[in-house]
Amino acid sequence: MFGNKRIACWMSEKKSQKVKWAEFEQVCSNYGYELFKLDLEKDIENQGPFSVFLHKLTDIIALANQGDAKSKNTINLVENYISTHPEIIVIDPIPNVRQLLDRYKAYSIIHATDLHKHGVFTPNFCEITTSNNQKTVEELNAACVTYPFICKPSLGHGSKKAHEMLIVFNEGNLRDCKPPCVAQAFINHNAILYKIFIVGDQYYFVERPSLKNFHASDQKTIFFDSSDVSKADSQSSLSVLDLEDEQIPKTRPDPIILGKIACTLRKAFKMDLLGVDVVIENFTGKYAIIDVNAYPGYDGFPNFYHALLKCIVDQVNSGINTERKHNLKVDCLNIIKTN
Ligand SMILES: Nc1ncnc2c1ncn2[C@@H]1O[C@H](COP(=O)(O)OP(=O)(O)OP(=O)(O)O)[C@@H](O)[C@H]1O
Ligand SMILES: O=P(O)(O)O[C@H]1[C@H](O)[C@@H](O)[C@H](OP(=O)(O)O)[C@@H](OP(=O)(O)O)[C@H]1O
Ligand SMILES: [Mg+2]
Repeated sequence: MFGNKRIACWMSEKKSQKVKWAEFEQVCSNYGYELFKLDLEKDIENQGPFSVFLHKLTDIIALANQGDAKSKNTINLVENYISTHPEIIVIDPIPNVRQLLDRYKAYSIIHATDLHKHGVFTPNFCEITTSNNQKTVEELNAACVTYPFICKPSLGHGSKKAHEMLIVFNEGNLRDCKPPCVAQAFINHNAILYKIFIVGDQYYFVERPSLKNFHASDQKTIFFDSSDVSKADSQSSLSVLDLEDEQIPKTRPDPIILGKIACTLRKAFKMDLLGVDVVIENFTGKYAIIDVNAYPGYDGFPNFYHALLKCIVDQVNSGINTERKHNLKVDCLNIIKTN
């Protein structure tokens, strides 16, 4: 019935549980595609042919990078299969996803774009690779990372540990940082974050809770789990503004700037499924990109499965390889309109 219009999908059990499979299958079918879950425990060839491979393999790639033999084998099998079937559209290409597993690499890619022309920046950042505090002080100074800073594990995705963070307020507590990690200057933004969700040439943004304002002081390091802070229903005590900060005027995000960020980062990372976390700095009104995620949750994205299928069909119809496609794309993405 579908010929080779088949979409193979793989994601972790955790993510799979959040998918509305019946609805997703129906939307695929409306576009003339059959959707099936690829079983990576079984021979891939026997489950083919398929024309599209949609995946979130971040957990497995992260485990493979840490030396886990089973995960290494799985990724090898997937990569070999893809290389012997170059006609398959992979969303997103594995080498491109890999870049996002390393926060330092991801921030460096953002920093190298021309977004600064639009009042957009990545907060100053550097890697912390040693427990030698003197060396760390030098690295922080060289990169102009001031206090307080957020210390994030270098691994950006794919394990619970990737989301264990700290806010460091002074040099005296540098020992709390456990390398390998990235120090990123803390940007005061009145506890409001914007998540830009990108699906091919479409994007949408939602407002989320975030961390309150902090200032350099002699206070102890704050340890937190990032997954408790900026989900739609998060109610972290770290998000409650100090009384004096409640008066700071709220800046409305400019959809044109958010669109410019979406378009630029889609090209820079050469990926179709991206989440970008942005905060607007108090008083300067500048936009700080603090995090980029592969295949995010899309919580709040209207008609996500339709957008995804449109993205898939666009890729299939473009008839040229993914690498070139992102360079050829027009200069802006389309914001998803709600009624
Ligand atoms: N440089 C920063 N300045 C101010 N607040 C920040 C900064 N970086 C992160 N935060 C806050 O910390 C939270 C977690 O940071 P980040 O998004 O980097 O973590 P994460 O583990 O990659 O999260 P996720 O993958 O769920 O998006 C953000 O949602 C934001 O509230
Ligand atoms: O959609 P937002 O609110 O941005 O949140 C996503 C995070 O940004 C991702 O980092 C999560 O994936 P990982 O757990 O693989 O890092 C991702 O987990 P998911 O794969 O379970 O959706 C989401 O929690
Ligand atoms: Mg984030």
